[in-house]
Amino acid sequence: MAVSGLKDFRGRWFVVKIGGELAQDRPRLAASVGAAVRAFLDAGIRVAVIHGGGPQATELQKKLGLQPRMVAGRRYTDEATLEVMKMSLAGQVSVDVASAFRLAGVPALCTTGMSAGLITAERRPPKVMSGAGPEPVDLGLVGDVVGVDADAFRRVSDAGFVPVLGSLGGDARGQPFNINADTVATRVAAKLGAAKLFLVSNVPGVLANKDDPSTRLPTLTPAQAREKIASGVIQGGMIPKVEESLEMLEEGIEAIHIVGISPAEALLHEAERPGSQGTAFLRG
Ligand SMILES: Nc1ncnc2c1ncn2[C@@H]1O[C@H](COP(=O)(O)OP(=O)(O)O)[C@@H](O)[C@H]1O
Ligand SMILES: CC(=O)N[C@@H](CCC(=O)OP(=O)(O)O)C(=O)O
Repeated sequence: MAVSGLKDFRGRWFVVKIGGELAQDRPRLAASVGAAVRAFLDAGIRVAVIHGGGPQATELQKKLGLQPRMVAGRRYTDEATLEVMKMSLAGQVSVDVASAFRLAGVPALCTTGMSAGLITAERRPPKVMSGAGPEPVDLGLVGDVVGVDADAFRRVSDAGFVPVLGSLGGDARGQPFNINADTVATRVAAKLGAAKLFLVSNVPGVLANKDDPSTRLPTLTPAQAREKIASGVIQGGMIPKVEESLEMLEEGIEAIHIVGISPAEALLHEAERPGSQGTAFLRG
């Protein structure tokens, strides 16, 4: 299915981030994100996908008798937690996303940012984090993205595949780190000079009232978004998503869209008409 509204983006990159929760319903993921990615490819757009797996990792930690510890939306990651992240991101979620894309006819090559140095990361030094008190927080084996191999992404795309990465990255010595998937997606999109980044989540966009999906804000400028964080309209998991988006908008991504999968066409329609189905951040 070729979509005419997308033809301006031929040859450009779109980056799509899938929250882990969405991978739990494969037919639904195929009919929404899968169908949209297929349409992007048919329009000659290069696509890279980053996925998370937060809920799956939490469930596995509990099954193994480990206590998940989240600090301001990030997971404290010791050695045992890192093992869980490997199992869920590179195992369960990777295969579930691969099967959804298979169903949608998308040639997805699913791996993690560890592969071939696609995502280089280093251990995050202790940092004061908004929402976590005045003391610096040491998150353990959590990484900051320090490099994205854009040329490797291009070669995978040139070979006819869609690179799909779980949010692990590593250093040159092969040490893996757990990284928030929104962080990986924003960094990849900036490095690829993406025309669009889609953060696909379980909410239809940024909401004026977080408990009422009918209060979606179609567009936000950086100044408006900062005001919504300061006034408490944007809370919890939405804060890092928006903060990182704003930072990367300044680094060269042209537009960032926070969008859901209900209706199934939401992502595709949002790509064609910014603000029609999600929240579009446009450079100020
Ligand atoms: N103003 C807001 N608009 C939309 N969602 C919000 C808002 N404030 C807080 N949230 C919360 O942010 C969550 C999305 O972030 P998160 O759970 O981290 O998503 P993901 O796992 O897809 O990365 C929503 O489920 C919602 O509970
Ligand atoms: C450091 C950190 O918090 N990493 C995340 C990585 C997975 C993720 O981001 O998954 P979602 O997109 O489903 O939230 C975590 O451990 O949950």
